[in-house]
Amino acid sequence: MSSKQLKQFSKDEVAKHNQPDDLWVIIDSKVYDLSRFKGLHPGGISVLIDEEIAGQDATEAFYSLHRHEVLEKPQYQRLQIGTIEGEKPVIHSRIVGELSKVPYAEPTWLTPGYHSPYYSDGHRKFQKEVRKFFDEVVFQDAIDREADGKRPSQSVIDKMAEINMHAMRMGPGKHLEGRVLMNGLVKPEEFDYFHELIITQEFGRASLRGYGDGLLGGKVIGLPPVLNFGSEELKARIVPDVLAGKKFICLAISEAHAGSDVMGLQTTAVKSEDGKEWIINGSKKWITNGTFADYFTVGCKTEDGFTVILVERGPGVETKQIKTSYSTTAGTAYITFDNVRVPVGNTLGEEGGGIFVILSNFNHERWVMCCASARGQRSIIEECLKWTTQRKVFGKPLHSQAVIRSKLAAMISRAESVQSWLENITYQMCNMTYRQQSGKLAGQIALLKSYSTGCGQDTARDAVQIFGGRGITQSGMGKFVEHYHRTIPFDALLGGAEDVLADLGVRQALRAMPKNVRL
Ligand code: HEM
Repeated sequence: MSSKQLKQFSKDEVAKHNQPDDLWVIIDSKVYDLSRFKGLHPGGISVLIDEEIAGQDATEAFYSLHRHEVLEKPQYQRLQIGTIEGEKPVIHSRIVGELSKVPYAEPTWLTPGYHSPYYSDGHRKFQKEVRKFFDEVVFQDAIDREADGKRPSQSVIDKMAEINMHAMRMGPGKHLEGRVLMNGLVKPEEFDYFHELIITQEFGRASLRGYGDGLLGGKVIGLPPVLNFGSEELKARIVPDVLAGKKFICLAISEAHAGSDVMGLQTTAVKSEDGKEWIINGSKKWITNGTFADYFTVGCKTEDGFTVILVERGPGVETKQIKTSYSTTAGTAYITFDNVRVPVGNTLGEEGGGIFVILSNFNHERWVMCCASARGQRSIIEECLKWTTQRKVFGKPLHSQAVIRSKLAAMISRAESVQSWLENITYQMCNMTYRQQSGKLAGQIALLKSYSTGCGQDTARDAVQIFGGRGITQSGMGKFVEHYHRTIPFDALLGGAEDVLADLGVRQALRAMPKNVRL
């Protein structure tokens, strides 16, 4: 209803409509007529005709039980018949492009009055535009696709391509040369790892994990081996279409037989008699974006050991959806290769040198995961701070309980420490060559990844305790907490399991121990 048609009522006038067939309520100074809706109300009739609700200001009761988005649905907006005279609504939903004012909902560098040594004015302008883009173009698609399980809409992927978002998500590098980034906001040579961090964290705000991976997460890990190890001919043929969002690529390493143990993989590649082609046989499992990928960066057992080969979808390649605990929008696949013939020119790196190809990718891949994990935790803190403020228990907000505040303290400390360590590492990355990063940061990034996803799991558990039954319910107040708690194991597994990474970090440190130190 437009504001012109809305009538103004006094509270006394509203109070007269307190009968089942004449049932009005006030929520945030808006007057709703629930007389006909009451029979359809998912929470039942009795709660609405309660004498403390019918004809009364039900704002507190409403926000104790519903997310604000309920009132924004067109079918419910229609129930509004007026407003209370002299009052104005104060509660509003997410405003496109705006920063949250909830404490700790944004990292320090985005919180007014705080400072950071890492971000320039250019980064700040960039963040504003990325957030606006995400809110306007991506957010609704994330909600819709997460619900229907289809892959992210091509229209979103096309709009991302227009601003070269697919290329920027690959991080700084040659692939940005000659491209207009974010409508010219940042020059390709200025684009650094903080820009990339901003993109990953802004896109992580939706807290919809399956969609996050569906939005070409496979490309982020599957394309670097092509960019770094593919022949010029192969790159010219593959990369432009992938970065334009016209073709999709994924990384196909893990199998039912083996995962991190890449030497235990059983997919084989043998040369054809004329030596011009690879003939590939085997299967791959849990391959993100595999169901809709056109290209597969495949780890194969070859005569010389382990080799990475780019396979194009064609005869002999089959992909099947795997249903995991997050949405099928990620396109997680089981893939079979049945006598698939691939030109030898599709080899990425040296024959038998596949382990180097894969390892060289790991640092960046894990760092991207840390960026997303740090942001995911912050979204959950925002949910918990809002909930514990609006939820009343024993007549007081939930946060009046010391045990609840203690959980909030732990969540905040974890998220802030992850972000601070992440920004430090990112700064090091900006000032190191790729080779230096491999030497000096592999251990740090592995430890951060392990720490960050461990923090995420603790925060998920605490958040469920705070939300109670709602934290395990897929709709309503706790829906994001439920989603986070259900999908957090992905963060803790992908790119290396927590214990393995923590151990890697310590082994790297031990390797650097000076020989001449003693207690
Ligand atoms: C414009 C007014 C209202 C609308 C459009 C509305 C709509 C809904 C919807 C869609 C749900 C399903 C749960 C969800 O998706 O969040 C729900 C649940 C519920 N509503 Fe309402 N409602 C309204 C007012 C009220 C009021 C005033 C009360 C009074 C206390 C109330 C009590 C409940 C209860 C108890 C539930 C079940 C909550 C749960 O399962 O956790 N509703 N309502």
